[in-house]
Amino acid sequence: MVATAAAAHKPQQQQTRVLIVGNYCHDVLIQDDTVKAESLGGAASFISNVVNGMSIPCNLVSKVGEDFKYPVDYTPIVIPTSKTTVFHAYFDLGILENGHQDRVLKRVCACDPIRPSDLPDVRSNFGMAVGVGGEILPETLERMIEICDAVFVDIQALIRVFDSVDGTVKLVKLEETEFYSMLPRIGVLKASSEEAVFMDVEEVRKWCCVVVTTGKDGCKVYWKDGELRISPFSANQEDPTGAGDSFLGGFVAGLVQGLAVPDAALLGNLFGSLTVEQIGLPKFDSRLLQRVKDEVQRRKMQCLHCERSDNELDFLKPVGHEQFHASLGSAKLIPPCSSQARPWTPSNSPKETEQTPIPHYTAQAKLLVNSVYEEPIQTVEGKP
Ligand SMILES: Nc1ncnc2c1ncn2[C@@H]1O[C@H](COP(=O)(O)OP(=O)(O)OP(=O)(O)O)[C@@H](O)[C@H]1O
Ligand SMILES: O[C@H]1[C@H](O)[C@@H](O)[C@H](O)[C@@H](O)[C@H]1O
Repeated sequence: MVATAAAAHKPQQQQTRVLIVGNYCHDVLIQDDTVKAESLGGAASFISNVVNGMSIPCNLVSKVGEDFKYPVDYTPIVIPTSKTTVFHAYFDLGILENGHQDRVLKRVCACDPIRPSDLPDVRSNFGMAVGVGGEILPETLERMIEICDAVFVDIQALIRVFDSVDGTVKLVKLEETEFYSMLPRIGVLKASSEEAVFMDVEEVRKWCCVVVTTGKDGCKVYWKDGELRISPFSANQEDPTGAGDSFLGGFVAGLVQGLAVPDAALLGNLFGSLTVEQIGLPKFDSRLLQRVKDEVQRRKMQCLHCERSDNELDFLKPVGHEQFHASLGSAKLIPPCSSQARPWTPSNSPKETEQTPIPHYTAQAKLLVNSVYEEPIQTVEGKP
């Protein structure tokens, strides 16, 4: 399944819609000094799980060691001299004051960074820079900006640093990183509310769209002229791991299919809520996925008739947004399919060669980078 020659594993040399860049990792969930679960991790795995579940073809660039132990659909580059990235998530060390259980993360092994030469030579419509262990280098993000119409970045790829003794994940201010000057050239920056305090949202929203996820409260979208809160879906939380990743997968899946930003963010909230209900990488029920796809198609048809006289409207809630929320919410309630229908897993997902007609995706990608932020941006040393 995995092979060693990096060059042979460049994604297929053809135009692709979604390019996901970030290392797979091994996740170990620990509570009371006991290993509660081990799972395939890494934002790339959670995101491709959602994007594939929505039948959207994508490419994925990831590096692992020869010890990589999970079956995956997108062959990673195997680095013989390196081990797979490993995170230990301690759930008992991270009880917050408000009682919300969060985790303390330690990166106990780090695979090699992803370099510009690891990326495909062809253009993609949507690029996703979604590193977890410091594998996205500034030059890698630069290259993604060159080869993608719009780049979506998870701030965890940019601001994480790792304790030199035990690998504990710490965060640094975004403006202190080399990535800060690239903000005017990215489409969307996604952060959790804990990460958002490491940037000046009021400043960053001048340069790119900012999405802050707020756990059970859903998310908030900021752009230069406005902001919107997007309603959550209820969930029985089992494990918060990957909720933000699945959110980003759902958000991009919505945009690829031509939904307006607020409707796409609802799809993000839906997949975030589905993810917290399972431990590790979630398995989505195939009936639920079909219903969600149907609702998205219906919503697209509805919105074709919506007036969109300027770009601003793509950020404002289109008529029927609340109804779309309700429809997605009821999709969550349908009972799981019977045992003869297989739940969706990475191994029965669509391949790049399966073509699903997806209109509007280029327009949406261009909207995010070219139209909303069309004024030339002045740069001062080290700042946008
Ligand atoms: N308890 C919950 N109930 C319903 N939805 C949730 C819950 N927790 C998370 N979500 C959904 O998932 C999204 C992402 O969650 P969150 O803000 O916790 O991200 P995160 O901290 O980046 O997660 P992680 O780092 O574990 O991937 C939220 O915006 C929300 O839509
Ligand atoms: O698998 C998880 C997941 O991708 C999380 O979003 C990330 O914060 C962790 O580092 C990773 O181990």
